[in-house]
Order: sequence, then structure tokens, then C-alpha cells
Amino acid sequence: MNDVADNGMAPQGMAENTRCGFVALIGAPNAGKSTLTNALVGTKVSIVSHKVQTTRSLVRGIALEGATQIILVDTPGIFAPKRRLEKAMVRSAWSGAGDADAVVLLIDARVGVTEEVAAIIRGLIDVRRPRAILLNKIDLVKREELLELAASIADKISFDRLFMVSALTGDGLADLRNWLAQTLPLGPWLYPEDQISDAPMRMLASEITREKLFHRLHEELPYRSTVETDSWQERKDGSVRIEQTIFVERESQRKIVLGKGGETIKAISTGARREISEILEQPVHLFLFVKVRENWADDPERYREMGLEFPSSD
Ligand SMILES: Nc1nc2c(ncn2[C@@H]2O[C@H](COP(=O)(O)OP(=O)(O)OP(=O)(O)O)[C@@H](O)[C@H]2O)c(=O)[nH]1
Repeated sequence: MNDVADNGMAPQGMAENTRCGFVALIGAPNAGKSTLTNALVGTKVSIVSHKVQTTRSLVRGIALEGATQIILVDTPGIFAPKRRLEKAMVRSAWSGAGDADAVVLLIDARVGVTEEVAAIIRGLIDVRRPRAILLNKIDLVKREELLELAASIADKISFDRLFMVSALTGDGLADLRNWLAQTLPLGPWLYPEDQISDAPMRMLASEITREKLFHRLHEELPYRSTVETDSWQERKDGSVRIEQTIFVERESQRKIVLGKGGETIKAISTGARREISEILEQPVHLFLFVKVRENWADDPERYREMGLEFPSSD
């Protein structure tokens, strides 16, 4: 993973004492991986949502701590895979862990070690990398309960460090930063100093629209939709024109996305346009199309566009 040619960028950071490395964030859906990435990087690079399993792609954030460049790989939630798409997500998450220079397992301290978390811990035992356990959301949990939880985890897995943090309030994050800064390998920075994420803007824009779609439709359209950015045109007046397609599986779902008199799609479009415009700091013209594509979830092409490997069997 630590391969400069892969991201097409020249090594940066001239000093001999610089450090740089990839950190895989692992955790059950909703543990707070996106919130943590944003907190460490200091800006919204990864989409935060109340709905579980919204992070499908490897979205990286890049944080700096002293002379260390910390490249965060925000893995998709690891959970018991049922469908083909879910299997691809899980595979991608584990391969991220194996390649990384350090692994951070986030556990929602309020929820504790569920069967799902126990399965993740079992999967991690063979990953020979410096690893830290992060008990997150400590702002919601009593201290005695935290200590009990920490002890029960220590019985199950050995780890280099255990941190108690709140990704939301920032509590405890300084210790984590320090540990990462010391643990990652010596080497030149792989990214320019001002680069916070190499997630292509197109993908980020698709994620933003998908987030609005989820917020708007809740349970009506569970995970059987995807968004792609088809075109991206910078215009002379300083604005950008973006065209995106929302793929659904059935005509009935298309009608739900459009809403009565196009109301729903209009609201999704307005919300997404505002947010993309804020991030880009330039005016955005967003055009959304809704297309029915049966079985898009079984189409290898859709996986490539999401940066996932197509699983060969069920
Ligand atoms: N109170 C509290 N809430 C938190 C904290 N960290 C995350 N959350 C909330 O937990 C929810 C899930 O956080 P995310 O960052 O989206 O979780 P995730 O692990 O990236 O989720 P997936 O993308 O589904 O894998 C959001 O509502 C966050 O605001 C924390 O430290 N304290």
C-alpha cells in the first residue's frame, strides 16, 4: 500500500526524520470511524451518518502530527456479510487492515463487545501490525463501565495500546495522535502538506448525494441504490456543473426517489448542491438523473467504480 507510484504523487517532506504510514480504521458499523477521521484530519472528508453501513469505499483522510503524516484508511464497516456487495465490502476492509502500517479498532463503548465485535477481534488476531483499541463515545458511558469493558477486551486480544476517546468531543485524541506519530515508519511524506484527502472529489460528491438520499428516504430505499458522478465541468464563471445518476433497482423505487411532482429529488438535489458547494468553495450546478438498472448490485462495473473488488462467488 505504501507505494508512491500507486497514487501518482512525488514524495514530499524533505527532512530525514519524517514519518509516514497508513492506518486502517476497523470497527462495526456506526462505531464512529467517519467521525474519528474527520476529527483527526480537521475537516469533513468522510460522510457521517446515523444510518449504518453508509461508507462503501475506502475514503482516506490525511492528518499531520509533528513530522508524521498519518494516512487514514476509513474502511467500510465490517459485519457478517450476506449479499455479494456486502462480501466485497468486508473483503476490502480486511485487505486494508493487512496492508496498513498500523491498525486501530474502534469499539462503541456504549454498545461494548457484541458478537459482531468479537468476530472482528478474531479476524484481527492474525494481522501482524501495531494495533490499538479505541473505546469511542466515552462521553456517553460511566467510567466504571469503561474500565470493565477494557478489562474484558484485554482477555480477548493483545494490543499495543488502549485509548478511551470521544471522536465527537475530541477527548483523548491527543494521546492517539501521539502514538500514531511515534508508531508509523520513518520515511518521506507521500502527499503534499496541504492535502487532506485523496478521495477524488467526484466520489466525495457522489457520497454526499447518497447521504442526502438516505436521510430523506430512511427505510423506504434500504441500500439498494447507488450514486455515480457522470460529468464534472469547471466553467469560466468559476462555477462547476456536475451531473450525477442515482441507480435504483425497480421502477417503484424510481418513483419514490422522484417523489410527488419531483419534490423528493428536488430536496435531495438542493441539499447535496449546498454541501458540495461549501466544500469546493465555489458555486455548483447539480443535475440529478434517476435510472432503473435491475441487479446493479451484481454488476462488476459498479464495483470498480466504488473501488471494490467484485467477489467471484456467493
Ligand atoms: N456521543 C458520541 N457520538 C459519536 C461519537 N463518535 C461518533 N458518534 C456518532 O455515532 C454515529 C456514527 O458515527 P460514524 O462516524 O458515521 O460511524 P462509522 O463507524 O463511520 O459508520 P459506518 O460508515 O456505518 O461504518 C454518528 O451519529 C456520530 O455522530 C462520540 O465520540 N460520541
